[in-house]
Amino acid sequence: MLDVDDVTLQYKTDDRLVTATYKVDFQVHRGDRFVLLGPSGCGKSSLLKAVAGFIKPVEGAIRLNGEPVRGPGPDRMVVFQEFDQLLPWKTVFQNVLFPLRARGVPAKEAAERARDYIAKVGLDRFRDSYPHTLSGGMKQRVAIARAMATEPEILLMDEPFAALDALTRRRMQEELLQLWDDVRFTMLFVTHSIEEAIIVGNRILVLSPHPGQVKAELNAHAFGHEKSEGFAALENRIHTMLFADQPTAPVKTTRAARP
Ligand SMILES: Nc1ncnc2c1ncn2[C@@H]1O[C@H](COP(=O)(O)OP(=O)(O)OP(=O)(O)O)[C@@H](O)[C@H]1O
Repeated sequence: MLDVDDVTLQYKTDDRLVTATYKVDFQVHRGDRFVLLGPSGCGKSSLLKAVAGFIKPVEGAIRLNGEPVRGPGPDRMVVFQEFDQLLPWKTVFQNVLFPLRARGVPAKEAAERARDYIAKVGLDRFRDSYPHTLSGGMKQRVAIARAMATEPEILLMDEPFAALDALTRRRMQEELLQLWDDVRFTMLFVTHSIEEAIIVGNRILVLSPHPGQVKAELNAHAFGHEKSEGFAALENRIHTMLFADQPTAPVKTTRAARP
C-alpha cells in the first residue's frame, strides 16, 4: 500500500548539506502497524514527514496505492508528539469535527463520526471541554481521534507518547492496540523506544544512526505488553543491533594532563 523506494532525504542549511536518510526502502501493507525504530537523529521523523508529503526525497520515490506522493493529502494524517497540536479555542468535539467539515463531510455525518471517535478514545465525558483543561494523555487521545475520524489511508504517528509519563504511555499503547483491533487501520509509527516498538508494531524497521539506513526488518506481531521470553529475546536482539553502531567511548588515561 505504501511503497518507500530507496529514499534519500537531505536538508540544505546555510553552510552544509545534511543527509538524514540514505536509500531507505520499505513497504507497508494494509492493516500494518509498521514501526520505524532507531536512535535520535537517524531520520525517523524525516521519513514520516516525507511520507506525509512535507519534504521531497532527493533520490528514490514514495508511492501510496501506486500514486506518487507529491505533497500533503487527506489520505495521510499525522499525530505529533507535542501536546499543543489541538486548536485551543475549540472544544474536543469541535477539534475532531473541524477537519471533517473542512473535507466536505456533511454536517450530520461529520458530527456522528466525531462523536463516535471521541467515544472510541474514551473521552465522551470531555466532549465539550477545551484542550487546556485536559491532561497530556487526553490531548493525545483527542489528536488520535481527530486523525482517525477522517479515516485516512494511513495514520502517521511521530513519537505520539514520548512526552507522557511511563504509566500513561503504557495505557496509551494498550488503548492504541485496542483501537486497532476495533478499526484495523494502517499506521506508520515512529519511536526510539525498543520496548514501545515491540509492543505497538507488527513489523519493525530498524534504522542505523545518522544518516539512517535500513539495518533490518523484523516481525513483532506476536508480542503485546506481556514480557515473554520471545519479547525479551527480540528486545536484546534489537539492542545489540543498535548498539553495535555506537562509537565506543574514548579510553581515559588515568594520568590525564592535570595541573
Ligand atoms: N529542518 C532541518 N534542517 C536541517 N537539518 C535537519 C532538519 N530536520 C532534521 N535535520 C537533521 O536530519 C537528521 C535526521 O533528523 P530527524 O529529526 O529526522 O531524526 P529522528 O531520528 O527523528 O531524531 P529524533 O528521534 O531525535 O527526533 C538529523 O541529523 C537532524 O539534525
